[in-house]
Amino acid sequence: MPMAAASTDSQPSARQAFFRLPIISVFLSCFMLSLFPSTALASSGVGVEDAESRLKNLYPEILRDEAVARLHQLGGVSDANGYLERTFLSPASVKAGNLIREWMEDAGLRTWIDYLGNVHGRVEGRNASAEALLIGSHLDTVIDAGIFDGPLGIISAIAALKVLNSNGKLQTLRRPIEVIAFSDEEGVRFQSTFLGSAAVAGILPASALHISDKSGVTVEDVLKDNSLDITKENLLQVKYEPRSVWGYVEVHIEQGPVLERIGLPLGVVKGIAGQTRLKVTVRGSQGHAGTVPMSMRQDPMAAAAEVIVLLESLCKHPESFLSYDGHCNSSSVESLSSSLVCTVGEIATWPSASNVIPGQVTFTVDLRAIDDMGREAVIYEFSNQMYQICDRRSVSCTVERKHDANAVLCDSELSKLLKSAAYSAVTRMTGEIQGDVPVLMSGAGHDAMAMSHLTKVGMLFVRCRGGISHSPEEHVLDDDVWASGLAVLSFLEIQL
Ligand SMILES: NC(=O)NC(N)C(=O)O
Ligand SMILES: [Mn+2]
Ligand SMILES: [Mn+2]
Repeated sequence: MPMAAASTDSQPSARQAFFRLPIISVFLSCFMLSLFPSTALASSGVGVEDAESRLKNLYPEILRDEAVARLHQLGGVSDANGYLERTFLSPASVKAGNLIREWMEDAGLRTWIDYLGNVHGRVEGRNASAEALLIGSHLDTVIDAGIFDGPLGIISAIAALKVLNSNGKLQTLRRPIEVIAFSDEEGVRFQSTFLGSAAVAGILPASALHISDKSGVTVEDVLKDNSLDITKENLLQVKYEPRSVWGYVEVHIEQGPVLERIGLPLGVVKGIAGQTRLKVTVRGSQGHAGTVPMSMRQDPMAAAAEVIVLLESLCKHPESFLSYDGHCNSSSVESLSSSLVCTVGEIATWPSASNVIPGQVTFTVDLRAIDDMGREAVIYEFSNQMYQICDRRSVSCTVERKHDANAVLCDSELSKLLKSAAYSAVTRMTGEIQGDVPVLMSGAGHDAMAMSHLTKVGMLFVRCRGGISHSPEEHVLDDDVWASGLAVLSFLEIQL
């Protein structure tokens, strides 16, 4: 099924962008020369490598051409006609999982699917009992999604391992390496994100199996319908022992405009904002649109509208309510203000007819901030002011917390290694010494958040066009897909 994702590369090519970098400092050059002597030598003009053999060592057929083709192929695996949608264990998700499994096997990995529908591909390397490096991302999507959010991290990891396999180096890795394609990160179907990675990390409560989707189907039902025999005991089996894991790495599109603005394909993630999802239900008095006088209405739609605008204003100006009670100092208010974002993305009304005053309106709230206490303070203030609005309008309001994940800081050692790997990849591609690899915060959530409960985590971001994501307009240059695969390869080469 053809998906709407654009495939034309309208950005300047990665190579052009690299050449426009400012001159780097002498200190940085010396530092990086000691890290990557051979590439630095080649790029400084001493012992210039022949362009053809250099290109061959960059494995463009696997890391770029095949990876890009696979991204597009996966982008065509959808439950919807004409747009991309793959929610937790939907038929398209199952198909996508099987495709990924085939690609893992093609890279020489041993594969299996766990009780939560996560797809695993593993190589033991030289020492099967050493702590494993896990590399992952998710195979589910939002509705009307782009093709890179999730799959890029899975496919670039598989591609890098395929290169090692084709060079006969896969079995010589110092520790087991495992790629995991997580079954649910977006949380579109059950509103509870990270079902797959939380189970692997051992933080998914058995009660999550009873969460139901809009049609009343539970997580447990879906798993059983897909022949995954989930029970309380089997859920525990999905969990990894912390001592068996060395760390978790995730490559993901940035979903923001920073790398594009800087003109670099890769960045290292410093941390991930915390997030909360709420469901607000407003109940009023259902009635006839033509006969109930305005003064006698208890209209949940108008109340919901006022509450939504309240949320927007609180999140635009948290300083207006956080500073006056003396609990927050100015720097924490400032840091909250700069990262706080709130969204109402889904609204439903009953009975939803143009000539009926609704009886009930429900809407979602998605709230993110770097500062966990600040996020709580916003939720507290929002609930208080919401109840005042609801009282004044004589409607009843309830708030349910559907999902919470605290902010996560990436591990500094892993980040250093990823930074070196990103630097090495870009240097290898351009033959030029590069500027420092940017360090970014992530406003978007990632499986790394759940995995941080199991092990240290590190993330790499990949530039995307216009910073656009969660849209069919989402786009990553072919050369940037290549850079991300090469960065994973460079990172894995440290494990040889
Ligand atoms: N990276 C992402 O798009 N992740 C999410 N599911 C999010 O809501 O941030
Ligand atoms: Mn997403
Ligand atoms: Mn994602």
